Amino acid sequence: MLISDVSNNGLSLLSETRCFGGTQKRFSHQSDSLNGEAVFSVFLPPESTPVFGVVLWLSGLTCNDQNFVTKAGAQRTAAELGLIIVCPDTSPRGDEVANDDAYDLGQGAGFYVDSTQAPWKTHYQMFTYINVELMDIIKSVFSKGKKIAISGHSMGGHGALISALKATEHYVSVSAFSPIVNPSKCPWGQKALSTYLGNNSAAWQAYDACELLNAMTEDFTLPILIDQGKDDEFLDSQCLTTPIEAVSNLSNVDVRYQDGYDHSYYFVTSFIEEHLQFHAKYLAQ
Ligand SMILES: N[C@@H](CCC(=O)N[C@@H](CS)C(=O)NCC(=O)O)C(=O)O
Repeated sequence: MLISDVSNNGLSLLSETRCFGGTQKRFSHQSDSLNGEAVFSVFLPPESTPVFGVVLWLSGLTCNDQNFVTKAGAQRTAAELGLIIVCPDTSPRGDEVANDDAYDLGQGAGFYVDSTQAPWKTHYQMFTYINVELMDIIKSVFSKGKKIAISGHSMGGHGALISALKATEHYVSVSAFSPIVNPSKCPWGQKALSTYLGNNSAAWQAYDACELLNAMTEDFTLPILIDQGKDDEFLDSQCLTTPIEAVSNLSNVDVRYQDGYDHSYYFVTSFIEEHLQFHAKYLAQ
């Protein structure tokens, strides 16, 4: 249900809920890059707490903008630190948007790339949506000149890493939970990249964190924190996290393997406070 139209910035407020003294909001807007309506969520800290910075969160397969909001429990720490958290959807949506019956392709599985292949390319332009269109909205409506960090889970961890590597100018730090770090070498990534980008290895490499890092001639110095559950059911089958340790030109990375944790949001909620504290260090500088 639409609560109000905020016509001067093109955002429509869908819902607004008090949370830890701040406000959890949900907006829709007409997206040029996704060629349709897009929805995203924003947590705003209490008005009495000075805004410290923004964390952009990217979720994983099957998620929309609500999974992190309702499961990660990030609002308490965000309210204390004065962090705005922005959570976009993971793909374009709608009856007219190409889709697939599988959970790991189509709606809910945009993989944060700009598709070049029909029928996907009409709407699946998630890299541009996140790093240009939503970034413009964050800067013009929410951040008030404060700095921005990026984080994500699984497919969203891949999205956070490639955003930090390809649109570095926007971000002060990047973190990820159980990220797909080498999508061109794992089943989830190979399926999505071949569908959205065709069988073009150069195009795949442009959206693969390990391949992007290996192609760099200088060290990548942006601070990176990665948490990986040792009991993650996808750790080996989807080559999560481990391949990034073989990349030599990372000078500021902390990769942590956590005993007993699986791939779920129980893992995210267990360490999200540490990730927000990590980002707060760099947002402050
Ligand atoms: N077993 C899952 C595989 C997908 C999955 O684990 N998705 C993760 C991200 S890769 C997730 O966050 N799911 C939504 C949730 O747990 O709320 C399913 O079929 O839905």
